[in-house]
Amino acid sequence: MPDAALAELLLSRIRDVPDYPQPGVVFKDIAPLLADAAAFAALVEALAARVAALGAVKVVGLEARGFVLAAPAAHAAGVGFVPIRKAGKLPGPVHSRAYDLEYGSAVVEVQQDAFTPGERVLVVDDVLATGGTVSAALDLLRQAGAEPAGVVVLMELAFLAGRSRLAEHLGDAPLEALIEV
Ligand SMILES: O=P(O)(O)OC[C@H]1O[C@H](OP(=O)(O)OP(=O)(O)O)[C@H](O)[C@@H]1O
Ligand SMILES: Nc1ncnc2[nH]cnc12
Repeated sequence: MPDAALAELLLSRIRDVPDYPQPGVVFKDIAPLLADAAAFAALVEALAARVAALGAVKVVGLEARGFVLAAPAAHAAGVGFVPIRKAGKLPGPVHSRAYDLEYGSAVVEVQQDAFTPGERVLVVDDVLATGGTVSAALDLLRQAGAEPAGVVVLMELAFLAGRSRLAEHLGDAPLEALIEV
């Protein structure tokens, strides 16, 4: 499916929820997209294609909505999946990083043995807002020895300028958004 047609299909299945989870935030609800088999399949196919194109050998998903996209994309691309989770959810030695996002702050973690040294990994998430979450993820996966092959998000909220905040964390890795608003 051409990029523009895919973007139109995906955008048509994302619902704006004003003042959620706090006043002033317009929440991008992907539940209708996930519930639509054809739209979800097209999304997973597009993400899986980026795995091969960017030479990634694993897909990293960001809890929780990132998991819903990253795990099927990894499976479709025939590569492994690694979770980055909110603090306290992963057993064994972990690397941790605190960060701020559009409507709060959190700590994320990855298991220290998640990657072999230099392994190229693709980071997948649903929404890029301020960029805090993906910045923390990139720092974490480098700390764990992986090499970011790229970041792909379903939707970039360009007015929040996450892309510029991310630049120093990305290095040479590309940031791609299937939809930009
Ligand atoms: O660019 P940022 O400002 O960092 O915001 C983007 C992040 O915010 C949401 O995650 P959230 O922490 O709400 O978690 P969820 O997926 O568990 O709902 C979203 O899924 C992204 O990961
Ligand atoms: N406006 C928003 N909608 C959905 N997820 C988000 N994560 C951060 N900001 C968001």
